[in-house]
Amino acid sequence: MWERKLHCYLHTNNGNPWLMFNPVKVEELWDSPHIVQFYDVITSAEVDKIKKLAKPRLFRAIHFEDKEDSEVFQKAAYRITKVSWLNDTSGPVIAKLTRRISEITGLSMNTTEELQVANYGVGGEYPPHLDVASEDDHRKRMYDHPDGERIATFLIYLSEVEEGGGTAFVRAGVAAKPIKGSAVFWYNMYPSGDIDIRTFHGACPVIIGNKWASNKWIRELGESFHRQCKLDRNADNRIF
Ligand SMILES: O=C(O)CCC(=O)C(=O)O
Ligand SMILES: [Fe+2]
Repeated sequence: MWERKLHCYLHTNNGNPWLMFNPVKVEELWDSPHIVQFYDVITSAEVDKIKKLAKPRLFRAIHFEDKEDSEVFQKAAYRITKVSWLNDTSGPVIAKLTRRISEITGLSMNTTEELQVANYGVGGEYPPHLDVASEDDHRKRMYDHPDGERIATFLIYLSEVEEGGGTAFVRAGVAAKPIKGSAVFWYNMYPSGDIDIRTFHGACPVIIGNKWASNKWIRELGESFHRQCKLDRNADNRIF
């Protein structure tokens, strides 16, 4: 049995004024790759508002299919979930959440994606994957994006799940529990810019209940001045 030195903290993000009087509870789930879970990042009332905004816009998750003769978006057979996308103008609750994610992570929100809200019914799942495209896809320039890659993921649970529905980091060997109002956070890329394949993860099937989760993906470009480069090419990720 491995022993890891994992801790729980009250997180102020180095004395961020917004967090000094209201620090965020954080639990380290794993140390390398560094994966943490923040608690009570969003209230129940805010969750209700987000679901209300998301519900009429939910559609079956799709993925990009790059075939010899066609490039099309198709329903993802492997990703059994409905999603919708909300931006900061969709409602004040979304803009406030975006700001809070910035305070907690210390990252800029200038090059983030819209908030993705996902709803998984019984049997809903998302098999293990990376949130970034593979090195191979990049070599083929398949998923190039003007804001760069998804440097980090902030995954918020908008519900509990009676049975199943955790997020399993299958290479690290650790899983996060869907606890309503909490958020799992990790870097998908090393400080060097290399992809951290140890972040391979998936949404376990929902066995009993109904799962709501929300992704805020943070892209590289806006973080040029927010995420320290390291002198060591092989430096590991640390969130704090
Ligand atoms: O819902 C989860 O637990 C994980 C979802 C996920 O990994 C994704 O949407 O990329
Ligand atoms: Fe993911």
